[in-house]
Amino acid sequence: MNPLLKVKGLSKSFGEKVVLRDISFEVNPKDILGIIGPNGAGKSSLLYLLLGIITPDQGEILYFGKDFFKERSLLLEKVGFASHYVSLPFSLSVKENLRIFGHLYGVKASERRIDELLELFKLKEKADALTRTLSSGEMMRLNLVRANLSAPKILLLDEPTAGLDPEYIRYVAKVLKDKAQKEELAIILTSHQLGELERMVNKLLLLKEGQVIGYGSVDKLFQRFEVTDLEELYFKVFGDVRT
Ligand SMILES: Nc1ncnc2c1ncn2[C@@H]1O[C@H](COP(=O)(O)OP(=O)(O)OP(=O)(O)O)[C@@H](O)[C@H]1O
Repeated sequence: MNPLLKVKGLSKSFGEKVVLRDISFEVNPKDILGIIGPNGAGKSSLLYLLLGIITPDQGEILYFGKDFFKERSLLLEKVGFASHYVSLPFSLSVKENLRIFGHLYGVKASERRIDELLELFKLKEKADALTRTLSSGEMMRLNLVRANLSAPKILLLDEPTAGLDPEYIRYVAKVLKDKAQKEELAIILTSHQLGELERMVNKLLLLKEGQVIGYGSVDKLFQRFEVTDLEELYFKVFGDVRT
């Protein structure tokens, strides 16, 4: 069976600046892949390439075995995206935003699905609130609801726990992990919250200055770098450049 997503030899530069060089990895159902690396390593740029927001200079992206560049709109119907810096129209209520998003993107999001997802991400009480009144953590959870509306097979999440308090970080991580298992999704996420990431992911992609310096199962990477947890791995691999 084809992987849900396979990336081969992806490279991207902005002018002289090489942002990503020869990136390859794949994800299968139930995989949760964590992309980690310092600020500016290229994590968000990689997600933008996977969404078609920017175009690679080289390389291949295959969703469900199909060439992303030939069938982009069709393939993106099965991909959900959430990020802490995406905001939704402020003058609409939470529910109006979700209905409009559904219409705009041709997502068959029934009222029931919207209600279920609002319940799951603990936003039911905010359904009729104006989006401008949401806290940053609530906005992040609304973005997660939106990303899940189309019942995607792959979720791309850029720092999905940014802005959440510790209790919600733990809760959202559990929800995402359960979803990956039950709905056989693949999730690819970036995060700087190493403790929570370690509880969620089964695979890691270590990015440094646009290059992969480690990729594979968490266990294998821990063995290879002779570490026992993700924080130790992080500092061993990326160094403590600021001291
Ligand atoms: N449109 C662009 N033009 C020029 N340089 C860019 C552009 N977008 C990103 N970059 C540069 O590419 C590099 C990678 O940026 P990116 O946002 O992907 O990093 P990141 O790993 O997500 O960082 P962070 O942890 O801070 O979110 C940075 O040096 C950034 O300045």
